[in-house]
Amino acid sequence: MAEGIDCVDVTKTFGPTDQALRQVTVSCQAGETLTLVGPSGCGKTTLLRCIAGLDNPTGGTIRINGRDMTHADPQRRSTAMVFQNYALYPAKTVAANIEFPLVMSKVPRGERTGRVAEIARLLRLTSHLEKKPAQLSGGQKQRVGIGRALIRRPSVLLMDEPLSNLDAALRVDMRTELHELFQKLGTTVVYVTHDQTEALTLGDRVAVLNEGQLQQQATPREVYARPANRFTASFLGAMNLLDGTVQDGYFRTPDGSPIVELRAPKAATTACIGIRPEDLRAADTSASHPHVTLTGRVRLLELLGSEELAHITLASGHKLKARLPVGTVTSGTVHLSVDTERLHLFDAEGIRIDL
Ligand SMILES: Nc1ncnc2c1ncn2[C@@H]1O[C@H](COP(=O)(O)OP(=O)(O)OP(=O)(O)O)[C@@H](O)[C@H]1O
Repeated sequence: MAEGIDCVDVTKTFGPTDQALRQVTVSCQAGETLTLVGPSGCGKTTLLRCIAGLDNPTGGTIRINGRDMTHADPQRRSTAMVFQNYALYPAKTVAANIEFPLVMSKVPRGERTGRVAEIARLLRLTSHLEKKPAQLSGGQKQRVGIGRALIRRPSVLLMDEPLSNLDAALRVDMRTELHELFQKLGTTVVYVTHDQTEALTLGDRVAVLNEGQLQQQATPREVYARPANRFTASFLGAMNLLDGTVQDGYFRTPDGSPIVELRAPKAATTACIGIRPEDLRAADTSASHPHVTLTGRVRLLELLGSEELAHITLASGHKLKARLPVGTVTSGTVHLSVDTERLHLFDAEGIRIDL
């Protein structure tokens, strides 16, 4: 049975000063996949280890299926962890590696064999069961690691960067496989990654961490479309961030020239406007919907395939990137527009202001 997880105000301090987690509150519903994403050192692994019971939080509460498990032994939590380095036994066969947790918990041999066969079918390892880990590819080894975690039928699967040791092409394949696997299993999964694509494609919801603090927890769509702050905006997906001020209903450059008319806020404040590169398009003078037009000079055109990434300097001196169909712009002066509803505005502290 899948179980939900609630972390409330979880704090973890290593030594007198190193605060790995600062009052982090996140939840993962039963059967849901939650991705924990953020830069190196932001506290992702520490939070996962606290959920697994491998680390003890300094403060706060961790509930699994409604029960307080903050300081409970790992064995009582019905969680299983998959590590980034697979940690397989090199001398044991694939079957023996997968079976090992059942041997430790003294499950009878007949039942063990059946369960290994079942997991091997699920993970497409049936024809590899008698091989040793050294005879497997990276993706197969990772599947064995996952099999060993799943064999105990945990209700919560905790995964710490499981794909980070694989090459780029294999990562993409394994990402698709994991996505299918999570849907088939219906298990609650907490998945740590620093890879934004993995976070957005695998998570039913995403929790973004930075410097031990939760920045936002929402669906991938929501985090991308309405990032709660400047950090989330630039960490998940590219975003042009243009610093300036908001005054008299206009977003202005530091020299006071108006760039964009805004409905809010009225009071003068330093601010930053955000535009995703794919939200810019060639200026359409006949467009009737509210939009702003920006004029600049193309510095560089990078071919991405069917699209180009144009590096542009605006008259105000701001630099931005626009993702456009090939041939939309050439070198020289360009006029681009963006729908006002696609603009993001952040205040002096980097917090989103709704337009
Ligand atoms: N056992 C420990 N002793 C002391 N400090 C620790 C320990 N484990 C983690 N830290 C510190 O806690 C902070 C968060 O580390 P953590 O491993 O959770 O980050 P992370 O986001 O998982 O990083 P990465 O993506 O690089 O694995 C870091 O500053 C790290 O140095």
